[in-house]
Amino acid sequence: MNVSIVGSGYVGTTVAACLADLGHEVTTIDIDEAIVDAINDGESPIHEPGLDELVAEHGGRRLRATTDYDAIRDTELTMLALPTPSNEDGSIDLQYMEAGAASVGEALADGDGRDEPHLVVTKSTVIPRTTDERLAPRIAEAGLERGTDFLVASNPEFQREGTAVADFLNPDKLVFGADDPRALAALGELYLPLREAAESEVSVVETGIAEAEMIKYANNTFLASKVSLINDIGNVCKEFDVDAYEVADAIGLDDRIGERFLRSGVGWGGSCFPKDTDAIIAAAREQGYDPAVLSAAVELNDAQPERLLALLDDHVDVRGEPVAVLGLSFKPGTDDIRNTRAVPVIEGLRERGADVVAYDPVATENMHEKYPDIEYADSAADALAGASGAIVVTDWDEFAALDSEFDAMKASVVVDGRRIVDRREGITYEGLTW
Ligand SMILES: NC(=O)c1ccc[n+]([C@@H]2O[C@H](COP(=O)([O-])OP(=O)(O)OC[C@H]3O[C@@H](n4cnc5c(N)ncnc54)[C@H](O)[C@@H]3O)[C@@H](O)[C@H]2O)c1
Ligand SMILES: O=c1ccn([C@@H]2O[C@H](COP(=O)(O)OP(=O)(O)O[C@H]3O[C@H](CO)[C@@H](O)[C@H](O)[C@H]3O)[C@@H](O)[C@H]2O)c(=O)[nH]1
Repeated sequence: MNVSIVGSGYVGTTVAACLADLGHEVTTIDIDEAIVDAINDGESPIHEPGLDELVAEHGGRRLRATTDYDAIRDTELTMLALPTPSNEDGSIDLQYMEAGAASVGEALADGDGRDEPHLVVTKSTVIPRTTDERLAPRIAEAGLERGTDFLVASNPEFQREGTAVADFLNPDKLVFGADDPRALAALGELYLPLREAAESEVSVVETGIAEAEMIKYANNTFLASKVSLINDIGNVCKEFDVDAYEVADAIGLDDRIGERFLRSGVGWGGSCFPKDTDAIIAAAREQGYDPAVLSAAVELNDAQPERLLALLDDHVDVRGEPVAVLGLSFKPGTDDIRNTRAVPVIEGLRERGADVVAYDPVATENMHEKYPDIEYADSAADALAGASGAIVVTDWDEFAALDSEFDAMKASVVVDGRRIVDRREGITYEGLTW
């Protein structure tokens, strides 16, 4: 198929490169010329395992990039993979989606040269009814008629950062939200090569557009709440000197609970869980319903970094003392620091008058832009040398191998927010929930 994808960020680039690899002709459209040039030169604009190879192979060939929306006219299906950030009150900011939809409508105003209506698919995470009530009208503004000139559908994305390519190519499920059989047929054709190439049978959920939009929020908020629940249980465990990880391993054996997303600690961050949880809470409240469990999940998540700092306070007064912060990205495998738990930890240390010495294998540059005035070490060993305490924020594998490096600390107090450092003799070790 000939497809276009509007927005070439984490999702748009991954989806575009994978679809090109599966045999489709793909054009990505972005307002950022540097991104467009990179893709056409065969270079991935983002850091994601496996993506460099795909963009190198297809960039400038079956995968082309442009800033010109008119390219849509040469395609039969357009996906919107634009940002959906939060407004200050947590509600969803739809300005990029609405602008993109309007540009798609203008580009399609002269037709795409086919008799069939052009299918516009919402890939971004949006509040239920956004595609119907906010995006379809923007597309139609150019004088187009829904059903005749264009169709809309929702196809939310479930990939994770750090494993995005593998997740996209082997999804747990595909969700097709549509109200027209022609839209469903086009989505079926688009994903057929993926289903044929996938390592195991892929479930396809055919549903309404608003249901598909809600499935994405239910998925993310369920997982975020699962982590908050195990954190809540973990905090109780800590009070009784019980190891929350042994408890989690056991309850995970119950199929009804499942073993994944039971790692308790300093909480969830990233570009999705925090903003999506806030957005669906804000949207529900606007409808007059206050989702109590989701609100509690956010509240608990916000409190975990302070609990971690309180454990350090129990052992050492950090005023005027160097404190190592190990890990800055929101999870291992990425340099993304959006909503990382490292931020409240660094803020808390600065409020206490500590001298922060931060280390991360890949996210230092990004954090330096946010905090140019803290010290950055080149290795975990350098960060620990002379420190009066260490706080572990991200579960990078290399922290599991730390050992004699702790001997060079001034006071060997290690507070672990991710259960990655081993207890050993000679250090005062505190796990957040164990
Ligand atoms: N990041 C993830 O892992 C992930 C996973 C699943 C779903 N999502 C959802 O996918 C959506 C996109 O997220 P992302 O992380 O890829 O965002 P991103 O910020 O990485 O990328 C968005 C891209 O859109 C471009 N853009 C902005 N306005 C534009 C316009 N008017 N026309 C053309 N291009 C424009 C930007 O230059 C940028 O390259 C969001 O709704 C997000 O919640 C993200
Ligand atoms: O047991 C766990 C699992 C995760 N986390 C934290 O949860 C956050 C999110 O992790 P993860 O879900 O692995 O990464 P994301 O890339 O944010 O992916 C989520 O957000 C994406 C964007 O919507 C979705 O597509 C994915 O399905 C969804 O998992 C990170 O801070 C993790 O440290 C924990 O604290 N404990």
